[in-house]
Amino acid sequence: MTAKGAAPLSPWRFLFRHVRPRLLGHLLVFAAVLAAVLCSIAAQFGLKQLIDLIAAGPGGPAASAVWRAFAVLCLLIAADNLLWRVAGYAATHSFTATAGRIREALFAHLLGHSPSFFADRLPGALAARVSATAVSAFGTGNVLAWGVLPPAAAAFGAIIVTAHVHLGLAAGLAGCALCIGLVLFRMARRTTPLHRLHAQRVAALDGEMVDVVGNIATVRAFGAAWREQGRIGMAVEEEVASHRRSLWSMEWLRLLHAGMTVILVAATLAAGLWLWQQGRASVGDVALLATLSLTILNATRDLAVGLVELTQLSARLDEALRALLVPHALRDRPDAKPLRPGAGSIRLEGVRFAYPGRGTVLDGLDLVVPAGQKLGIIGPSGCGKSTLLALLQRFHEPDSGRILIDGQELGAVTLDSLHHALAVVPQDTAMFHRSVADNIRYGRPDAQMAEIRRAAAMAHCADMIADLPEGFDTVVGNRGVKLSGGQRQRLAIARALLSPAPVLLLDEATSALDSDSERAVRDGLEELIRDRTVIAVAHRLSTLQNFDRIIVLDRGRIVDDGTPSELALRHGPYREMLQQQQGGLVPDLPEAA
Ligand SMILES: Nc1ncnc2c1ncn2[C@@H]1O[C@H](COP(=O)(O)OP(=O)(O)OP(=O)(O)O)[C@@H](O)[C@H]1O
Repeated sequence: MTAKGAAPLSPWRFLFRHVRPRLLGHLLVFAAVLAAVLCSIAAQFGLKQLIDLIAAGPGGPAASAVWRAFAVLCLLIAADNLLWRVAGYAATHSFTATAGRIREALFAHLLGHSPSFFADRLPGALAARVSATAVSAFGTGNVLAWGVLPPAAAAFGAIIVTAHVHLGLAAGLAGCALCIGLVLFRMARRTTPLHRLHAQRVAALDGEMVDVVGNIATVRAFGAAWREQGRIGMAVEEEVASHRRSLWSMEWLRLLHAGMTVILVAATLAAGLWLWQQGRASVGDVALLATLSLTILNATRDLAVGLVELTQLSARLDEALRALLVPHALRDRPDAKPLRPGAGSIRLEGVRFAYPGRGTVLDGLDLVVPAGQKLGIIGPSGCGKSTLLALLQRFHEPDSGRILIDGQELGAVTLDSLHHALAVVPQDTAMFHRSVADNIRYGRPDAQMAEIRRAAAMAHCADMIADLPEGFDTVVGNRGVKLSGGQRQRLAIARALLSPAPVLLLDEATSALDSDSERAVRDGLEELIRDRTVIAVAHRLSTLQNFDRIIVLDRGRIVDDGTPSELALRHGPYREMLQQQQGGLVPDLPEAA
């Protein structure tokens, strides 16, 4: 993979890095192809020898010489065919393994990105690019092995054999082939931006389609299928236009090449006939020149096609790598150490944060949460509550100030160890397209089924799971679409219950529950928060009624701080929210003197 933080790799260096672990397998492919092509050229020479022996007539050379030449020719043809199969077998192993390795490595790199990377990009386009890179890498190996090396070797071998007939003719052919190759290669390179543009359009189109399919309920709800079709239609038109331009550039190159090779072959044949007229070439030599010039014709044509394909693949790889191998914005510092497990105290010192290009969200926040404290955060929408939870998970880095868990600064510990210390019930409790049991087990992969059942019971989802067609084995659908929002939240609570993390972050963990379900889940939550440090964002104050402390955030600052009963007894945002949510149940305060 890229050195984290380094500039994106060139496609060729990237490929070589992933080929290296299977270098022998790849070399075997290329060596077998090379040997097969040389056998095929040698077979043409063997045929010339046989023709010359036969042309001398039955009374000429000994019959044994003819049969010997015949046997050599047969051996060369057999070796040629066998070597292709050896190359094919080696390629099936090496090329597929390398493509798989690349897919895995890119996916691993993708998972290392911070959430802000994904916020700016379409997931479908990213997945499409991972696949496009693996497919392009596989294609590059194939084109090199079957499309570039054989014609290059064939042209080279044919020129060497031609030298046996006439040195000057061979030198002329070599010069012409080199010129053709160089001209075509330079022209092919100039078409790179066209292929890259096409790759970008394909990825963007894939991303758009996945985005629409992922939001199909909204599309239907607004009767917007035709509108989306129109949008995709326009994107398809752009993709088709860029594809056409990319293919056209190849066709022009092929046309140019066709003209050059026809002239080249005609000239070689004419030279052969002239040499024969002068008595300086045998019948076999003329036959050899005919087949060799055809070999060169086919070889330079195949080479041109192969080189252009290679240019296309390299452009596609380049485009995908530029999009994927963006250095990770958040990564472990070189001196990062695993978080030393503690009781889970949290401290924020002068934390200031703004999203890029946006106004300040947290404005010099100071906060100390002793281990085991249950802290609720409330405040108006957009005041920075979820952002605070995101900073605690180190999804973003504060612009200034520091955050410490158990006395250790977040930036100084490894991300993995930090995330093991945190259990999270997020606002958006999307599930994986896996079974209910697997979704709960995500909190602790080694959890036994009995523990999963217990967690489900504590989160009050056992009955709901029992009602599902296959119980714990029911697959919950894309992002958990087959469950209600409340059911998903209960599963998310069960998942967090399994995690042994000392710090629990709850982001509106009960927002999707109706009052009855919330009451039912509250027992589960009580269990969940026991013996842990808890920071919970909630709009519904009933969730926080048993908490030790509540802070009120407004415009990135703490504007009130106290126990729920203290806050209920003084004028302020908490009391206002309480009055809104509980109406007449909140007693009036005595008028201030
Ligand atoms: N990824 C992001 N990029 C840019 N701005 C963001 C991003 N996420 C949130 N914001 C902005 O930061 C501000 C704080 O958002 P945040 O989600 O923390 O608010 P909140 O208090 O949790 O709101 P709510 O109660 O509605 O969930 C908002 O103005 C929001 O538009």
